[in-house]
Amino acid sequence: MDKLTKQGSFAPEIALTNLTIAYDGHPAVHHLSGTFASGSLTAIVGPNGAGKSTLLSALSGQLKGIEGSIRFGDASRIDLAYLPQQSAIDRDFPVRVLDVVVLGAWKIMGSFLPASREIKQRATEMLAAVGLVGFERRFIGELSVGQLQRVLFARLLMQDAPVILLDEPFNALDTRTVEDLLQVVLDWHHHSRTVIAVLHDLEMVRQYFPQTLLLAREAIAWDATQAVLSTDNLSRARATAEYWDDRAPWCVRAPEAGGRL
Ligand SMILES: Nc1ncnc2c1ncn2[C@@H]1O[C@H](COP(=O)(O)OP(=O)(O)OP(=O)(O)O)[C@@H](O)[C@H]1O
Repeated sequence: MDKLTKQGSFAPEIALTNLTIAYDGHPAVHHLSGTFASGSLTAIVGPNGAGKSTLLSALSGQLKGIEGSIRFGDASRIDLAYLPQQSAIDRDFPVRVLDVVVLGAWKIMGSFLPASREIKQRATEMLAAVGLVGFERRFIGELSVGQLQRVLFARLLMQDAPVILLDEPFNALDTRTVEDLLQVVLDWHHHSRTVIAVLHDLEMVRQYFPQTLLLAREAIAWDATQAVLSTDNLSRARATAEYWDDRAPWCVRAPEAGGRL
């Protein structure tokens, strides 16, 4: 059953069926099936090169699978908010903080540019919600890594989407910023949005994320976090990673890990 967000838009369940994603015929994610329940909060974890960013990018619609499907309830596409890794953002681009946040509302604005006073006012409120009062006219190149991540979260808040995808949202941030932005994530969950985040901090995952997908190109486990992050599963994920061959043709499965570290 889909749950209603506070804003009245539905967060559909997201069903993956035999999803395979490849770059130039080489597998990055393969044979992945499972469901992100409506309103769930899920961490995607796994070794480097496990396909976590690739999966998120496919969920966002930026990459296409070569096999299988992604369904959002009854639809093949919906409005969702996607935060890529910060390294994907060109900080030299001469754009002011308020304009970055306003861009989160482009679907509402359509071609009615420049943004209305109401939209600018809302963007200012979103900046305040992430602790950036008075930052509106700064250029993004003048911000610290943590301040820029707060701006990008303000843009996500502005977008007000029922599904939110976050790729390593807390990477290289100080403790205070992590605490503040984690609270935004927990609020989204509290308001029944579906949130999926790629994370490396397993302690954070254990403490705050009820569901986890442990990925090593294929799903090692996808269930309640406590069950997924067992010693055995983590060993299997690591062992699977050791067998990876980036040039392998797709559908060659890794041999059984046998509990190796
Ligand atoms: N644009 C690309 N072109 C070709 N291969 C790619 C591309 N992006 C990723 N890959 C490959 O796909 C595989 C999965 O990469 P991906 O970035 O999804 O892993 P990840 O789990 O997010 O890793 P990390 O934890 O290091 O960020 C890797 O072998 C990577 O080299």
